[in-house]
Amino acid sequence: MNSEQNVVCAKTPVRVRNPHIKSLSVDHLYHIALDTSDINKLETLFGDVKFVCFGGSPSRMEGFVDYINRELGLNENGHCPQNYAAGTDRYCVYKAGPVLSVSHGIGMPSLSVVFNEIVKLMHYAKCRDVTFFRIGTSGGIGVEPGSVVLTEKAVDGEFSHFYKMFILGKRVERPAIVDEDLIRDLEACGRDDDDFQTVKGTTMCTEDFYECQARLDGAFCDFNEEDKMAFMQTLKDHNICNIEMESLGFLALCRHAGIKGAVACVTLLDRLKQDYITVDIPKLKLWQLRPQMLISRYIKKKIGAEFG
Ligand SMILES: O=P(O)(O)O[C@H]1O[C@H](CO)[C@@H](O)[C@H]1O
Ligand SMILES: O=c1cc[nH]c(=O)[nH]1
Repeated sequence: MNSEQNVVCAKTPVRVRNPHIKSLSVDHLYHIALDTSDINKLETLFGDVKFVCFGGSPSRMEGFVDYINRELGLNENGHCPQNYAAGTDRYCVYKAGPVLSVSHGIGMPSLSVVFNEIVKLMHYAKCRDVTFFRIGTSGGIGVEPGSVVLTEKAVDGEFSHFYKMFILGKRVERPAIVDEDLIRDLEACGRDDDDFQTVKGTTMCTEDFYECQARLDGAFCDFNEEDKMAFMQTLKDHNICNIEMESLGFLALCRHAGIKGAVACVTLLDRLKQDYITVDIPKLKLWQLRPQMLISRYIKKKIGAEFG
């Protein structure tokens, strides 16, 4: 089956597109410190998961699980959330009712590793109708800092919407296709009385935070302010609203796995005006909550409508 034939269907169990998996006596999900030696336990612990929310930083994803617990009226005793991946310091995995909160680190290689293991976890736990979200931060292009951008198209540094990998010495390209219905539903979770705007737009996904994002303040830079601003204009010409480092791989992997997925990122600065992130920590924490709020509203609506 090629990737174009891999139609996303919300009513199917989470599949693993690997025939070799069946022959493993125990599958070690090495980077999240879980394994299949007691597969029933995985089903008991994770079988009810419907939403997996990924974000770069472990502490943000720990904060998110607290937030979603409060929003869903769970964990009223205020217990510390359990990190199911505590056996490793690579990633964290927390759970609040039907929501898994997972850190992915920085960049597509880091995201891809935990994505593989979470898809397998969902498969072994016999989860169904699962939706994945990336809840992140980004640099805006001509967008008011603190805005939330819903990615309606993800492109790489050459404006291609294909996520490229090298497998057995060959270049493999997988398209990042956005689920338009999901984006529309998320957009509808924005409210008139929100103190921030939610916009849809194209996201540029880069391999690096500094040179690849046209920053003049990295350790390396072979271009000047004029070159940078010419590139920023090119980004505007391509309707790019924000830049981050995982959306392309995330959406392509969702598509390849047959899982509905969307990316919502807050913008921390306007790259037309500055390179350095100057927002103070309390404000950063508030802004980081904004995409979480949208996703939480979506989850609550869905739980009410479909799973309630
Ligand atoms: O805030 P997160 O989710 O980590 O996302 C963004 O922030 C990191 C760079 O600072 C990159 O991972 C980028 O994609
Ligand atoms: O400018 C930014 C801000 C957050 N994350 C990025 O990748 N770039």
